[in-house]
Amino acid sequence: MLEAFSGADVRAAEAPLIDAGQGDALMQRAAHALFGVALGLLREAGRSTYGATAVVLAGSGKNGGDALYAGERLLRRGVGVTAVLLAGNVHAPSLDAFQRAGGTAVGLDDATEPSALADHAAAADIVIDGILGTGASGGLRGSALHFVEAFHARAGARGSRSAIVVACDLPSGIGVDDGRISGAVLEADATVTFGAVKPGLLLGDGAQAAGELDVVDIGLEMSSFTPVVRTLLDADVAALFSRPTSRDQKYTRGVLGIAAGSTRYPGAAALAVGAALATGVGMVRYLGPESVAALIHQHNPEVVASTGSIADARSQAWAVGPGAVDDDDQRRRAVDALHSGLPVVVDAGALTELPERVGPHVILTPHAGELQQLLAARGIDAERSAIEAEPARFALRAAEVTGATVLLKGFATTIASPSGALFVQRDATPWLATAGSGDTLTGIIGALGATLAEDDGAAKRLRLPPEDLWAAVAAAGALIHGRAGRRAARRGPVVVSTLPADIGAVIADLLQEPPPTT
Ligand SMILES: NC(=O)C1=CN([C@@H]2O[C@H](COP(=O)(O)OP(=O)(O)OC[C@H]3O[C@@H](n4cnc5c(N)ncnc54)[C@H](OP(=O)(O)O)[C@@H]3O)[C@@H](O)[C@H]2O)[C@@H](O)CC1
Ligand SMILES: Nc1ncnc2c1ncn2[C@@H]1O[C@H](COP(=O)(O)OP(=O)(O)O)[C@@H](O)[C@H]1O
Ligand SMILES: [K+]
Repeated sequence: MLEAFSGADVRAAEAPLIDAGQGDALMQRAAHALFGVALGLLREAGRSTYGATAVVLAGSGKNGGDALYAGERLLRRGVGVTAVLLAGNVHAPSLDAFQRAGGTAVGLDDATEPSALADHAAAADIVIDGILGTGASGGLRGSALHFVEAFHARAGARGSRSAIVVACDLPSGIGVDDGRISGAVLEADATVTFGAVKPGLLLGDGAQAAGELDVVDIGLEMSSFTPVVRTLLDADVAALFSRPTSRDQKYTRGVLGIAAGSTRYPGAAALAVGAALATGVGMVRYLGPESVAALIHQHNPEVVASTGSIADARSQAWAVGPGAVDDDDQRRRAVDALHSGLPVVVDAGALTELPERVGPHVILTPHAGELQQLLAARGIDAERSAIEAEPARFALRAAEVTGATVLLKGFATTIASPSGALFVQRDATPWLATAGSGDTLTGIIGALGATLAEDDGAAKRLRLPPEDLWAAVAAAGALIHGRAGRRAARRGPVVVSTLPADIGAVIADLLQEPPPTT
């Protein structure tokens, strides 16, 4: 599990090592890792190191020191490195080392026009951003701000520029603890972060700016600190996942009831059902119109369908809402499922049926627009753009006021437990932003919920308190969904109805078992 700790906690963990005289050793470890990633990226881009050009951007703190020491190592590999000093008082020992290795350092103060240096950086093979680290307060200012703006104007945006940007510890200009960006930020292709992930690298705009994350162990002891944000990794999902045993039969594996779809939107139900089956459950019971059940049966004849009520369809968990629009029967089923006491995944049309207060076993899966409505219904006004800029803050607020687990969809999936625990998953690809994608996410989480509903050891397997189990289940669903989307995208634009094949393959990979033969 990736655990992100606040900048203050990382600095507190670092303090005893610095007091013991290991400050320079820590910096060398950080620099070495940064250098390794920079080298790897150059090679990946097909550029030979000898004769390549690099620009190190160094601010006044230790972040600049890390970057200069990495620059020193690049120089020794034959890379031509220039350092742009964006403060008068950069870390002296690293600057010395950099210059002794043959590096050129150029100062840039508030009065200097940055255009020539920005041109040089834009034309470089690689740029190392060591302007600001965990010591940053507020957005970039002064010469650092001018330089980054000039660099953007010349190099273009990430994706179109030719220079590879590697952030040292974090992209300069993001809020260390909240990922907020005020003003300019140097969007990185990759971020090499030291000791522990910082929350700003997983949250909101900061997550966008960070690019690929590389976490480097430099020997910090974080076990006495509480993580602010967590991200599940493959091993966590594998540990959480409920595998069938020889003693199981279909009912003990878990039955998922799905009340989704309507005559107007039948497809949403088919998508949720297909995804749930691919995730693995003992049985899917479908409740809804006969015409929708007929569509489901064309693809999945194993589904047990009825037009009855929640009380008559014994299940371990429910998934309600996708495509359930203008249908009173589906609305009633959503309400009944919400009062059943069982785990319920609540999406789309069912979000408006939420009672005043529920428990964490109720997992809401809104996108930003739906969350806006949900909050507005509780007297909390927030612009959609504000929710998108600070997903963690608003997901936590929604969890607090409803008592539910809240999964907020988007580029990063943000999951808030009413306990205050926060998970962020960044496994998806923007190719998943297509109609019907959310319906499959509902099916996946529903299936995980049904198979884990009666598993008392599930939270313990992830060393989480029991009240945070449902947030972890939602996060695991987001990981499987995102991974399946990436796998599907290898064939081209994602067609959601074909996602179940990828879901099955992703789970087989996670569990390191061969996919079931069909
Ligand atoms: N944790 C670890 O174990 C290890 C950490 N390591 C590294 O140390 C880094 C933290 O170093 P740090 O404490 O020196 O802070 P850092 O961000 O480099 O500089 C802060 C200075 O920048 C300035 N400044 C502030 N805000 C600004 C703004 N908005 N715009 C412009 N300037 C601004 C301000 O200077 P002032 O303006 O006050 O003169 C302030 O003093 C950490 O990220 C990691 O890379 C590694 O070496 C290995 C082990
Ligand atoms: N830019 C993006 N990058 C990655 N994933 C995204 C992006 N935008 C949306 N998604 C994912 O796509 C899915 C869209 O769900 P949703 O908005 O409910 O669509 P629908 O209602 O059409 O099924 C969510 O899982 C969301 O996290
Ligand atoms: K940085």
